[in-house]
Amino acid sequence: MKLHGTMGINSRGHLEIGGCDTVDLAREFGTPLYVVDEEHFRANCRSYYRAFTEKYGAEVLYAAKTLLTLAICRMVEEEGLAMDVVSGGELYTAIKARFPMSRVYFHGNNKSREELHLALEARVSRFMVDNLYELELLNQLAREMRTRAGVILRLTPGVEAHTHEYIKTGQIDSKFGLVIENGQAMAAVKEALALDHINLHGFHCHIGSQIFELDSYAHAARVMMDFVSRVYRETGWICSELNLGGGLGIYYAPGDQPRPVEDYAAVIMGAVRESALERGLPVPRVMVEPGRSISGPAGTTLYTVGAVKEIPGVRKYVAVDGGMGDNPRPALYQSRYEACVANKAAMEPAEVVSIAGKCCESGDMLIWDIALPRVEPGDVLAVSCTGAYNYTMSMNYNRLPRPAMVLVRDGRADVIVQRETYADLLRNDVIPERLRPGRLLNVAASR
Ligand SMILES: Cc1ncc(COP(=O)(O)O)c(C=O)c1O
Ligand SMILES: N[C@@H](CCCC[NH3+])C(=O)O
Repeated sequence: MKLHGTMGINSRGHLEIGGCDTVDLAREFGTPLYVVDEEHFRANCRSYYRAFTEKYGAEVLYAAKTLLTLAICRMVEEEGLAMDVVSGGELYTAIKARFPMSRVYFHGNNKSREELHLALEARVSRFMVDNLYELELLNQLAREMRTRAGVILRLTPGVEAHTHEYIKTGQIDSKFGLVIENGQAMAAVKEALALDHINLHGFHCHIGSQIFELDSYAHAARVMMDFVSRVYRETGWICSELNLGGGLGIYYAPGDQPRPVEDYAAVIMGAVRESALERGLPVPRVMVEPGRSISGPAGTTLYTVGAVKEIPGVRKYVAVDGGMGDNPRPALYQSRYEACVANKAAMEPAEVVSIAGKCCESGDMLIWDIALPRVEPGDVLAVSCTGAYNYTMSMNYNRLPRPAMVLVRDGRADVIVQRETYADLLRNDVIPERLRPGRLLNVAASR
C-alpha cells in the first residue's frame, strides 16, 4: 500500500499515522474506525491556498460533502478556505462550528424553502442557484425577509468529463444546472438581473469528480467565458465571479495518476485569463471547490478481521467488521482501494485475498484480489484514502452503528465523532400506543 501523508511503519512493524500506532488506535477506540491525519488534511488545504489564493487571488471552497464534522469545519476555517455546503444539515454544522458565513457558498439542486430561509437568516455569502424555480423562490423569500440574496447561477456547460457515469455532472443531460446550449441559462441571467431581491455575481459549473485530465477543465473554462462574453454583448452585464467546481482526481490504487494542484491551478487560471483577454473582458474572480483531493488521502479506515473463508481453487474471503455501511463507494461505483495489514505492515505479501464487508449483501465487497501477508482473524486491516465520501455517505443498513472518527497528530488521537451505539440506532424509533409490548400480549390473549 502506498503510504500517504504522515503514514509510516514503526519499529514494531505496525502502520503508524500522525505518530500514532494504528494497532493501538484500533485497540483503544475500537473498529471500524475512521482515522484522519490532521497534518495531511491541513497540508492539502494549504497546497490549494498557495496554488490558487496566494498565486492568483482565487478563492478555494472546501466541498463539505466529502467530509464534514465540527472539528473539520474548524480546521478549514483556520486554513483560510471558504466552504461549499449543499444542504441545511451541512449549513447547520458550519453555523454550529462558528464557521464565518461570509465564506459559505450554498449549493443544491432542490433547496427547500426552509433551507433557503436558514441560509438567508445566517447570511451566507452566495447561493449557487441551480434552476428557475429556486431563483424565484429565493427572490420571494428575500423580499419577505427584507434582504437581498447574493447569487451565482449554476450552468451546465455541456462538457463530458472522463470519469464514472454516476459522478459526471457537466453534461447537458444532467439534473444539475441551467443549460447554456438551449438558451435556458441566458433566460435565467435576464431574469436574475430583473429580480429586485437578487444580486447576481457570476456563474458556476462543475464537470464531475475524480478527473485526471486537466484539458476538460480548460475546455469548461473556455465554454464559460464564451457565455460570459455573450451575456455581456446581450445585456451589458459583466460577470465578476466564476466558479469552476471541484473534481481533481486522487490516488486510490495503482493506475491512478493525480495531477499536482499547481498544474490544475495553472490550467484553469491560464484558460480563464486567456479567454478574458481574447474577448476584451475583465478577468473574473475565480473560485474552485475541491473536496476529494483535500479530505480523501487524509483518511484511513481501520477494521478488525473476523471470518476468513477459503473456497479452494476459487477465492479466499477475508471478512472485516465494517464494509458498505461505512464505505459504500465500491458497491456504488466499483471504486478500488488499497489496504495493508496494520499489524504486519513490514511483512511481504504472501497471498491474494478479497476483503468482504459484514452486510447481508453479496455486493458488500471492499476490495477484490489484493496481495497481503497471511491474514488471520484478529488482524487489523487499514484501507487508505477513505477520507472523502465515506463517513458522509455512511449508512445504518442492517442496523450497523456508524464508526467513530479520530483526528491524529504528533502521537495524539482525539475523538471527533463518537461511535454510534445501539441506543443511538433507536433514537428516532417510536412505538405507537397500540403496539406497546403489553398491548401486544393482550391482542394475542384475546385470540
Ligand atoms: C458542485 C460540486 N462542487 C464540488 C464538488 C467536489 O468535487 P470533488 O470532491 O471531486 O473535488 C462536487 C462533487 O463532485 C460538486 O458536485
Ligand atoms: N460521491 C461521489 C462523488 C460525487 C460527486 C458529485 N458531486 C464519490 O464518492 O465518488
